[in-house]
Amino acid sequence: MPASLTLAAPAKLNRMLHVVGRRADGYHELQTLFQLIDLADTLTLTRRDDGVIELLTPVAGVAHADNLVVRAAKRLQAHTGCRYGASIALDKKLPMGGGLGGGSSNAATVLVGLNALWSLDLPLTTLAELGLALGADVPVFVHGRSAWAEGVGERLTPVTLDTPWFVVVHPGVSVSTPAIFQAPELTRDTRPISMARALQGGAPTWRNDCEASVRDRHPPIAEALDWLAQHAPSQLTGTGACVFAVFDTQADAHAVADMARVKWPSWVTRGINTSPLHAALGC
Ligand SMILES: C[C@](O)(CO)[C@H](O)COP(=O)(O)OP(=O)(O)OC[C@H]1O[C@@H](n2ccc(N)nc2=O)[C@H](O)[C@@H]1O
Ligand SMILES: Nc1ncnc2c1ncn2[C@@H]1O[C@H](COP(=O)(O)OP(=O)(O)OP(=O)(O)O)[C@@H](O)[C@H]1O
Repeated sequence: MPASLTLAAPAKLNRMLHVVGRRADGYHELQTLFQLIDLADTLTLTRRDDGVIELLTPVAGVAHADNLVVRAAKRLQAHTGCRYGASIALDKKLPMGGGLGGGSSNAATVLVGLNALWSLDLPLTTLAELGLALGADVPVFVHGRSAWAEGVGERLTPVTLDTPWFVVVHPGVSVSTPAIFQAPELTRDTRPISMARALQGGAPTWRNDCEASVRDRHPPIAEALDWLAQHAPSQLTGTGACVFAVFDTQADAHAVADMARVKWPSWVTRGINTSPLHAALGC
């Protein structure tokens, strides 16, 4: 194993998201389809012999100790008693708090990458368990497959989804995930459905139960959803802020993204079924 690895941390879209219950600890039971996309941050992990975990590229507004990159590395170190440390450089492309799972994916790439760099040989299931404490979206990125998810997002079944082109638009506001999950009007009683039924219904039946609350509280997100819907059915990812729509061709997606970009940061990206992180490490 080389002493340094440069690895991707891809984003996700929630193609559908149902809130099917609330647990005693306040967390919500979800049913969601996570699709990985080819939009990604890049992390360079370099092994150190002194045990120190250092993030070389601070993220504005996030203290060093709070950064999910640092927390993931320290958690892995504490769990294994490993004496190595790491210097980590993060090239951030994914918008923060956008519903694209950027922070969670960064944490997953650190767990999977350091597992290799430190020759720990932990199975992905153990890394996913360690990651779950850092965020509900970490396990799907640790496993590196588009997936049907239940529980808080940790009970995963890999799926092969179509891989269309997406336009992703950031409406320029930030959404508090806890505030949306605490919203009194949020519906929490969608009847659970089987994965087979969700997949059979396909995109025309997919919706996000958080959308109504997010629209009410964040008019710029409602505006972006309505603007995008003029071109193709639009949806919210996670609890936002980003919204997305599906296009058959790259050219159609670029045409709409070019128009969107006049007003909002926008990306064209393609769905993928396996993470480039796992392809790079052969796991
Ligand atoms: C909504 C999703 O984006 C779907 O992919 C994710 O489940 C959110 O994942 P995340 O941003 O990693 O969220 P976490 O950091 O785990 O949780 C933030 C807060 O959202 C609420 N929360 C989150 C996930 C969940 N299933 N139920 C919840 O009630 C909790 O108040 C929690 O304290
Ligand atoms: N490395 C990191 N990258 C991004 N955010 C981080 C990181 N470390 C800590 N955070 C904190 O986590 C918060 C959520 O970040 P993230 O980009 O994962 O949100 P998100 O895309 O909405 O994720 P999700 O879809 O999981 O809700 C940020 O607002 C930031 O305060």
